[in-house]
Amino acid sequence: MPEYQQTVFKILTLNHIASAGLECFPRDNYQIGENIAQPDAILVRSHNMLNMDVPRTILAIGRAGAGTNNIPVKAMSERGIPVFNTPGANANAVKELVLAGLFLAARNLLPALRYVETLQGDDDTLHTLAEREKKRFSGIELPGRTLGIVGLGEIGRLVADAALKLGMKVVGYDPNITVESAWSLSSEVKKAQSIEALLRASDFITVHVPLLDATRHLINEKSISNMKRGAILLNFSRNAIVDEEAVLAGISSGKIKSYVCDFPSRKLQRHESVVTLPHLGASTLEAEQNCAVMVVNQLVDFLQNGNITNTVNFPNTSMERESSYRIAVSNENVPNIVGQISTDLAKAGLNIHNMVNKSRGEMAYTLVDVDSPVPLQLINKIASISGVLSARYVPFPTRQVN
Ligand SMILES: NC(=O)c1ccc[n+]([C@@H]2O[C@H](COP(=O)([O-])OP(=O)(O)OC[C@H]3O[C@@H](n4cnc5c(N)ncnc54)[C@H](O)[C@@H]3O)[C@@H](O)[C@H]2O)c1
Ligand SMILES: O=C(O)CC[C@@H](O)C(=O)O
Repeated sequence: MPEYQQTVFKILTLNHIASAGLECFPRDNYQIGENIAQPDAILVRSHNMLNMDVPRTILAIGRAGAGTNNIPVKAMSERGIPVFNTPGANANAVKELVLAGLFLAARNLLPALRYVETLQGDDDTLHTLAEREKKRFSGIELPGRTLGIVGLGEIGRLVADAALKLGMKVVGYDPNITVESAWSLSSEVKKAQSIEALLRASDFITVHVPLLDATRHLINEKSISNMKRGAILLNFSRNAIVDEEAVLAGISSGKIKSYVCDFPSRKLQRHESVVTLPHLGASTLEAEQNCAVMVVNQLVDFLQNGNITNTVNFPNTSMERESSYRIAVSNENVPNIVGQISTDLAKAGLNIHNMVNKSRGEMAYTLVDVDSPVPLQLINKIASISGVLSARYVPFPTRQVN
């Protein structure tokens, strides 16, 4: 019979994670810190993990946020490691900053502020100069203007709703919109048949898509040529979604009036028609707490029960705990893996109590509850099945010690 003992899970943090989230780890079973060796899981925000030697010991990565382009997701999938994120947990924070961006751009607030900061002299002089020069910063109002939203996910749909409430017309483009997003969208949001159609129709354009190969430089020289003259572009997604050189050329030619984004660069910094913020979209007390709490709860449920909720590479898979003896298997989505697992369990004389198998693209995930303890050799045997990426024993409430 294998030995079990109460053990701790070790969590390596690569960024500051809100304490409201860290407090969700059951105190006695978790060791958390930025210098943890041989971690069981990693918690991260924007830290770039792409060139990191990710420890072989980890079972999961938790991203307290939406974007996972800073994480080597493909390499983790090949190791059978789920990458969790927190859909929607910071969407309101981003929406509010996008609204701020719309107002900043529509009313030329940054150039106006910069101008006031240059003024010298007494109060009368400042007053005279302000009144004389304010025509340079005259803006436009939002009602009746068209906002084009590229990407109608968690953030895009909140932005759509808020813009409609401000009296704007909204046109959206999202070829992969989820059923849930589609249901939640107001019927007043007009569907663009293509990104070009959206760009042609919009006075303001805001992008809310993940950074993927397919979305890199989605806004480029060619797409900018479709914009209305004097369009205002907002990017609170990722810098590489917009071709910065093309935007600067668009500003020079007058095609783009101004660019508001969350990603500073040398070329954008101090440009009179550009507003750059220091990646502030998710930086609110509420969003940081929401993301941390959500990701920690998901990680705990995975580490202790093998359940998967909200990853970018695995299917959501959960099963009520009716047995103390659970096996969690990550595998390639190919035929006969479940058959081989069942055969191995039967040969070992283990009765299956309950089982779930889900797939998503090339990945699949299986939870099997059995009626009696599982020997470590059997876990190793399952792990060696061709197509199995990882196999883990998840007994409750303890876990096996090798
Ligand atoms: N600035 C910040 O601090 C901040 C905060 C949160 C998220 N983000 C960024 O915003 C992105 C979106 O966040 P979200 O929570 O709305 O994600 P989400 O996954 O809920 O929504 C993304 C949407 O983009 C759509 N999409 C994908 N490719 C597209 C394409 N080529 N054209 C049009 N639509 C496309 C998807 O179908 C999906 O509906 C994140 O991936 C992240 O990069 C930035
Ligand atoms: O953690 C952050 O501050 C940024 C998060 C944001 O870019 C996201 O993708 O959720």
